[in-house]
Amino acid sequence: EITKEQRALIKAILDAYNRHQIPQDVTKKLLQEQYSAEENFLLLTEVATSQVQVLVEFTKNIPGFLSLDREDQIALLKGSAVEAMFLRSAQVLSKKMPSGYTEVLEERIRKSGMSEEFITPMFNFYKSIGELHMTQEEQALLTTITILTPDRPYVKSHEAVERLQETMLDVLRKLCVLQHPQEPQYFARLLGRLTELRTLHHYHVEMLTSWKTNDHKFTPLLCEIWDVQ
Ligand SMILES: Cc1cccc(C)c1-c1noc(C(C)C)c1COc1ccc(-c2ccc3cc(C(=O)O)ncc3c2)cc1
Repeated sequence: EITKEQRALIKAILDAYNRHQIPQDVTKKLLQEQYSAEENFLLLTEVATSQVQVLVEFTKNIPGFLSLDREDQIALLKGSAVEAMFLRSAQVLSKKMPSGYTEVLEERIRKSGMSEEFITPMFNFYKSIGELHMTQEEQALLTTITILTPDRPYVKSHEAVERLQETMLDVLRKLCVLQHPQEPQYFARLLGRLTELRTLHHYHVEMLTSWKTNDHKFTPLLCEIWDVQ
């Protein structure tokens, strides 16, 4: 019962999701550079900066996004960047990559100067995402739904964003029924991850503060999107 328009929407979002990837030379560095808290932090900063650029390009390809009020487009990106990156890094960490890449990324995150109180919930989230075994379409749609959250700070046309998000929620609901027929609660479980993302978002604000206090530097793009310094 997925309509023709909804199939076209899924295809557009999946193509955009797959087309916009972090360049290999950036992610390869995660494997090569030596280990130290400073080096890990620098590498994660570089990957996060590249990830934000990829996220902006992906978001521009979400059907309907560019017809939203321009200031709302910025408000949605700033409000959702951390959550979209938790989702993206979760998808990477939950795949057992042949290159031993997952372990390396996990190690660098664990040893990048963030306190233990953030590490535990973060890796619990990564585990809970891994257990869902999401398809590519589900990952792309869940990221889209996170970006189109109407109650981010400074969003003016709440209804316009809500209408767009509801379109995506309707598609994801149908897709979950189709792709996980034996798990009627699967869609509800996916939405439950969005609640967990909000909690991680709050932790992240504290992580940034503690990194700042220890005089860690961020790139101009991260400072802009995360309102740092
Ligand atoms: C530490 C942390 C955890 C979760 C979210 C954030 C923002 C932070 C976080 N909070 O601060 C920071 C930096 C600034 C220290 C971070 C680091 O964020 C990230 C963001 C993305 C990725 C990442 C890694 C590998 C990828 C491979 C591929 C691919 O192979 O296709 N694609 C995308 C990838 C993205 C890693 C860390």
